[in-house]
Amino acid sequence: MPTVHLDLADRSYDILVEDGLLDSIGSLVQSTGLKGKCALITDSNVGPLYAQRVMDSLDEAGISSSCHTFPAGEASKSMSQSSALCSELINAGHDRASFVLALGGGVTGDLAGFVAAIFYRGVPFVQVPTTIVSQVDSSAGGKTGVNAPEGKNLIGAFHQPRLVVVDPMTLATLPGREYREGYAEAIKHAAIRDEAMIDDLNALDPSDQHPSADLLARNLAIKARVVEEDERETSGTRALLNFGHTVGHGIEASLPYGEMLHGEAISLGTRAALILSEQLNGFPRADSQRILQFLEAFQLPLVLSDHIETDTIMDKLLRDKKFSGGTIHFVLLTKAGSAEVSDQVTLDDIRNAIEQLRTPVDSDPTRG
Ligand SMILES: NC(=O)c1ccc[n+]([C@@H]2O[C@H](COP(=O)([O-])OP(=O)(O)OC[C@H]3O[C@@H](n4cnc5c(N)ncnc54)[C@H](O)[C@@H]3O)[C@@H](O)[C@H]2O)c1
Ligand SMILES: O=C(O)C(=O)C[C@@H](O)[C@H](O)[C@H](O)COP(=O)(O)O
Ligand SMILES: [Zn+2]
Repeated sequence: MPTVHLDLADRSYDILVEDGLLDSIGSLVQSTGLKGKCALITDSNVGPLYAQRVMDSLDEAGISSSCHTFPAGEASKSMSQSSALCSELINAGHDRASFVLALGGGVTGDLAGFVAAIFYRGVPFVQVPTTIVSQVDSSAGGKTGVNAPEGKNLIGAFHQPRLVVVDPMTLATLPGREYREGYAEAIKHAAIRDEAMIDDLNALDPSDQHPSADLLARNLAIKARVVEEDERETSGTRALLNFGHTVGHGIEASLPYGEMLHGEAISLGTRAALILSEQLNGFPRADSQRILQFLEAFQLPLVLSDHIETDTIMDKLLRDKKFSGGTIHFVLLTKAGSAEVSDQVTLDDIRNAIEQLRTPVDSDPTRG
C-alpha cells in the first residue's frame, strides 16, 4: 500500500493510502499503540455517511468510541465550536487517556486537531481525511486551528497526528464542486516542487472522482518532505506551502466563511501569485498557462468578482501570518517546480495583482 512516512523524531507517523482502509481503522489505530477511548469528531455531512463504519471497525479492535458531530462548513472552524466540542468530550467521559479521531475534510481535521491540541492540554489524534483538500494536504503536517473574524487560521497550534488513514473511495460521495476545489492544493504542490506533476494533473478527467492512491501519496510526500525540513515554519521552507495563499486567504476571509471554498480562493490567489512571479521573477508565461489551464479545466475561479473590494482583501491580507516585523514574505515561483519566499514584493505590487484578477485571463497586461 502507498505509505508516506513523516519523520519528525518522536512525533513521526505514517500516512497510509489505499482503497477501503476505512474498514481497517480499528486495527491500524491499535498498531500505533493508542489504547484509550476514541472521541470521533465529524461533520453533519460526513458523519451519516461514514461514522458508523469507523466506529464498528474501532469496536472490533476493542476500542470504545463516542461520536461528536458539528454543522458542516467553514463557519464551524471557530473558537466557539472548538469550545463546544471540548465540553461535549468532557461530558461524554473523555479524559487524558482518550484520543481524537478526525473524520472529514480540512475543516474537520483543523478543528478536531485543534480540540485534540487543547483538550486536557493535549491528547493524541488520528486523521481520517475524506476530501481532496485533506487527502493531498491538510491531514498531514500538524497545522491545526480555527478562523478569527479578522482572518483565516489566526488561532491554532502545531499538533502532529499519530496516524493518517486515507481511503480514496470516500471521495465518491463528495459533491463535484467540493471535489474539484481540492485540486488547487495539488497544483500548488506541483508548482512549487514537482514540475512533472503539472502535466500529470492536466491529464486528469475532472469528472472521475477516483484519483489513484499514488497521486494522493505523491502529494502527501511533497508535503511531508517540506514539513520535515521546517515543521513550525521558522526557516521559511514551510512557507512555500503557502504559494497562492496570501491573496487567497485575503479573498476567502473577505466573504462570510464558507461562501467561497478554500480551494476556490486559492485558485484566485494562485493566479495573483503567477502574475507577480512573471512580473518580478521572469517566470515563463507558458508555465503560468499550464497551471491556469489546469485550474480552468477543474472549473476553479480565476476572475475576481467586483463585489469583493480590493481594500477589504488588503485589510484581511495584512493580518496574515506571512506578514511579520513589517515585512511581507510572499511566495513566488522561480521556475516550474521551484519556489522562493521573497521580501521584495510591495503592497502596491499585491494591490495591482488583485486588480488584474478582475480581468479575463487572456487580457493580463503581463500576457501581452
Ligand atoms: N491544516 C492544513 O495544513 C490545511 C491545508 C489545506 C487546507 N486547510 C483547511 O481546510 C479547510 C478546507 O477543507 P475542505 O475543502 O476539505 O472543506 P470541508 O472539510 O468543509 O469539506 C468540504 C465539504 O465536503 C463535505 N464532505 C467532506 N467529505 C465528504 C465526503 N467524502 N462525501 C460527501 N461530503 C463530504 C463536508 O461536509 C463539507 O460540506 C479550510 O479551512 C482550509 O483552511 C488546512
Ligand atoms: O501546511 C502548510 O504549511 C500550508 O501552508 C498548507 C496550506 O494549504 C493550508 O491552507 C494552511 O492551513 C495554511 O496555513 P497558514 O499558516 O497560512 O494558515
Ligand atoms: Zn491551503
